[in-house]
Amino acid sequence: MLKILKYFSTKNVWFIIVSTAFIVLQVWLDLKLPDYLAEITQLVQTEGNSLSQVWEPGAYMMLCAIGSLLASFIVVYLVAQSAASLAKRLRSLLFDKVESFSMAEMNRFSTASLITRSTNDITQVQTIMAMGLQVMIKAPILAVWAIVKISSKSWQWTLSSGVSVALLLLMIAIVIVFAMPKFRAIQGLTDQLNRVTREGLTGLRVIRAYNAAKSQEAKFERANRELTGANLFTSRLMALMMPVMSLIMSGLSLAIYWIGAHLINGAEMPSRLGLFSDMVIFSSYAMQIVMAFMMLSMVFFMLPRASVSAKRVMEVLNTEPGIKDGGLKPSAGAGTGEIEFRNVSFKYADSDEYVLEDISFVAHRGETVAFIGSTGSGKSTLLNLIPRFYDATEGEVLVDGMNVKDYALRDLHNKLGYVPQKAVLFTGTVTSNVAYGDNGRAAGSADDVKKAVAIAKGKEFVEKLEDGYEGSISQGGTNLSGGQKQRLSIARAVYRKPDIYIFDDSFSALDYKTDRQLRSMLKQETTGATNLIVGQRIGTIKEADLILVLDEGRIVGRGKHHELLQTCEVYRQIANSQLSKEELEIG
Ligand SMILES: Nc1ncnc2c1ncn2[C@@H]1O[C@H](COP(=O)(O)OP(=O)(O)OP(=O)(O)O)[C@@H](O)[C@H]1O
Repeated sequence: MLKILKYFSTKNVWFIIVSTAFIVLQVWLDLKLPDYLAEITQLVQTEGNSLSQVWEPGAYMMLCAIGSLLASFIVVYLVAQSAASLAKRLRSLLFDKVESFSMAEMNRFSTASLITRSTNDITQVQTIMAMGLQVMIKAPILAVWAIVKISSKSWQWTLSSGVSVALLLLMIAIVIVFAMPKFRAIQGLTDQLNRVTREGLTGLRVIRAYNAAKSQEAKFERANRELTGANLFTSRLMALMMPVMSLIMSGLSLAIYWIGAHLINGAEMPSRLGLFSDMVIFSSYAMQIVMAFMMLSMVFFMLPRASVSAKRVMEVLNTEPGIKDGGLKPSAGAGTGEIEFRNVSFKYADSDEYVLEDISFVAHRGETVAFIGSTGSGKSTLLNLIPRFYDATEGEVLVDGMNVKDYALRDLHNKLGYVPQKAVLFTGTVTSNVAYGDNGRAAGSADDVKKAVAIAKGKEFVEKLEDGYEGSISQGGTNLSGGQKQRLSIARAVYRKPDIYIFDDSFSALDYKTDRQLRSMLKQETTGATNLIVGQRIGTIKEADLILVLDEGRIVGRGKHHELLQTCEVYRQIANSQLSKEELEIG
C-alpha cells in the first residue's frame, strides 16, 4: 500500500505537507476548546461572577470552532485534490503499461481483471487517500497531544481512557484479521462478475439463439451471490463495529463521571470545584482521544480493501512486458519487405507442446507467400511472430535481414500492414478507422482514404452510408456486416502503404467474387510489397509465388499450386474438397 505513495507528484506531496500544517492547527484549536470550557465552568460555579464575564471565553471558543472548520475545509480540499490526481496518474500509468503488454501478459491478467484494476481498484485507492490520509495524519497528533494534556490529572481517569483505547485497538485487530481475506476475495469476485457480464453482453446473440439465457443467468447469479455474500460479511462486520464503538465511548464517559463523583465526594470542600472543572476538561479530552482512535479504526476498516486494490494495481505496474523493444532502426539500404523464418519453433507460455516446429522459409520482396492447413495447424500463430505479438521460442524471424527482436517496435510495425482474422473497428467514422494510427510518414489525404477503400472493394457500400466517409462506425463495427468490416480492415492496411502485408485469413468473410476482385486489385496497387496470406480457400492462395502447407505446426509441403497438387497429399486433399475436377486438371 505504501509503495503506491511514490506515485504522488511533487505538487501533491507539497499539498500533503501543507495539509499536515493545517491539521496541526486544527488539532491545536480543537484542544483549546476544553480549556475555555473549563474557564466558563469555573466562572459559572464561582459565586459573585456576572454573565458578562462568560462572553470573552465564549467568543474565543467560537473563534476556535470557526478556525477549526476553516482549517478542515482547506485540508479536505487539498487531500481530495491530491487523491484525485494520484488516481488520474495511476490510471494513465496503468493504461500505458497495459498497452505495452504482449499477448502473454494480457492472457495472464485477463481483460476483465485489467478493467477492474483500472477502475474499481484505483477508486478504492483514491477513496482511502481522500478519506484516510487526513485521518491517519490527524488521529495520532490529536491522540498524543490530548494524552499529554491530561496526563497530569488523576491516574484513575488516565487508566479508564487507556482501557478504552486498548479495547478499540483490539477491535481494529479483530476486524483486520477477519476482513482482510474477504476483501481479497471481493476484488477477485468483482473480476469474475465483470467477466460474466462481459461474456453475457458480447455473446448476446448466441445466448438468445441457443436459448442459453437461463444458464447464463445462473452463471451471473452465482457470481453476483458470491460477491454479495462477501460484501455482506464485511458490511455486517462494519455494522457491528459502530455500536461497539459507541459502547466504548459511552462507557468511558460513564467511567470518568463515576470516578469523578467518587473523587469529588472524597475531596475537601475547597478543592471540589477544581476537581469538577478537571472532570469536565478530562471528559472532553478523553472523548477527543477516543474519537481519534475511532476515526483510525474506520480507516483501518477500509485499509485492507484498499491495500488489496493497491497490490493489484502495483502488480500490473511492476510487470515487465515480455516483449522488449529492440531499439534498433533498420539499417539504411536494407531490402524492403523481405521476410525470413530460420528454424523457428514456438510454444505458448502456458503450454508444453510446440505449436510450430522448425519453420524455415523466405518471402522475397514483392512475392506472395501463402499458408494453408487444417484448423489449429498454427497458421495464425506463425503470422503473429512477425509483428512480435509473441516471440519465437527457438530460431529467428528476420525482416529485411534483421531479427525482429532487434527492431524498435515502432519501426518494425511501420513496415507492416496487418489484417487480423477477425476485423477490429473502433468507435468513430469510416475515415478515422481507415486513416488509423501512425506509420511514421505524413498523414494521408481524404483522397488516400478513398483510394484505400476502393482497393479494398469498400467504395460501393461506404458511399451508400448516410454520411459516406464520415459515416459513423459503432463500437466494434456492429453496424456493419462481417464482409464490410473486413473490407475496412483491409483498407486500413492499404492506407498505410506498408512494405509487407499480413493477411490472417482476412478474405474468408468475403464472397468468392469480391475475394478475387480484391486480390487482383491489391496485386496491381501494391506492387513491390510482400504479401503473406493465410487462407482457408484454395482459390484465395493458388496464385501465390510460394504456398506452404502446414500440418500440426510443421511444414509438410512447399511450392506452387500445381507442384503441390503433385507432391503434397495434405494439399491435394484440401484441393479435392474444394475444387472441381476440371479446375484440378487445369492446375
Ligand atoms: N493464446 C493461446 N494460448 C495457448 N494456445 C493457443 C493460443 N492461441 C492458439 N493456441 C493453440 O495453438 C494452436 C494453433 O493455433 P492457430 O490459431 O495458430 O491455428 P490456425 O492454423 O490459425 O487455426 P485457424 O485456421 O482455425 O485459425 C491451436 O492448437 C491452438 O489451440
